[in-house]
Amino acid sequence: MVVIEELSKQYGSLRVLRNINLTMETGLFGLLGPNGAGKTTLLRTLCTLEPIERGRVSICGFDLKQEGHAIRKRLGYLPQHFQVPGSLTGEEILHYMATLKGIKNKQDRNKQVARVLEEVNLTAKARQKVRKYSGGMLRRLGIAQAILGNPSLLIVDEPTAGLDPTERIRFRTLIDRLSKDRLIILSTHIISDIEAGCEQVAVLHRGSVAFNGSVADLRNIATNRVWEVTVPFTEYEKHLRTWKVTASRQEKNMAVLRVIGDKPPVSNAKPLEPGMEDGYLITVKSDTDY
Ligand SMILES: Nc1ncnc2c1ncn2[C@@H]1O[C@H](COP(=O)(O)OP(=O)(O)OP(=O)(O)O)[C@@H](O)[C@H]1O
Repeated sequence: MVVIEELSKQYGSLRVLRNINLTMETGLFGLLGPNGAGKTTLLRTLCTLEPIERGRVSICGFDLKQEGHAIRKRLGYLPQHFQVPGSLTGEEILHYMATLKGIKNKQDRNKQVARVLEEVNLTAKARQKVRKYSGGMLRRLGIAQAILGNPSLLIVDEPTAGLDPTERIRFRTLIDRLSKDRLIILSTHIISDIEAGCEQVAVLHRGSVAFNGSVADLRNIATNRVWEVTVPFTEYEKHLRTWKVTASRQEKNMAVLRVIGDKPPVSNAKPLEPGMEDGYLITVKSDTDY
């Protein structure tokens, strides 16, 4: 559905995307990467909001450079910072967005707005002013506007940042459901959002694709590289400086550390089952990371 070939972009002298090659099929595609890795730039490029400098992108068989209009008709986008006027109701915003999307027939628009409100479970709050919405409701309204017109590609940029766990799970369930018959590209920093339902994951690091594969593949990168080490609490700070510690807890006067390393950091280190986060951290590691 989406084929990206040798895509590169720079802002001035800063190379933000470097020879990106990715193929995405129907389902949920997770995009991970540290701050500044280039995720938003990549997503904005797919949405035709950034010009293509080098490389080629095709979406639903259309060329992004030549046929942007055809692509926009098949695309829904929830930007990282979704902002709408608080004095309008959710329903008014959706009518406005539907008009912008070219749904001109009023009956058709009413039907579509009612359908998307239902889909994101906001029907009961449709006539409430948006300034009274919680963060989670606002994000669901963002999804509602993105699925107007039933797009086959939905692009969602860090939708769960700042949501409480209940709202996050609700949002995740919604995304899961919507991904059954379309491609959703989900960019996030929250590993569990991706672990839950993504068929495919890519990790962007400094503008390049550092990993592209399944959730299990990403987890497997950390096989035999995750250890549990128990040290006296007084030595905790010292080990933080020398080992790649990704988690720690205190037990009485001891510190129990989760450590990533190709070899056990001490002879009695206990091997641990790797998680996706371990695989991710190894993928984006640098001397200063963890
Ligand atoms: N319009 C712009 N002009 C100049 N530099 C930009 C512009 N937009 C982004 N950048 C820079 O490009 C790099 C990639 O930014 P981008 O927002 O794509 O990263 P990201 O992976 O989405 O980061 P985050 O996770 O923090 O949102 C950053 O160094 C950023 O400062």
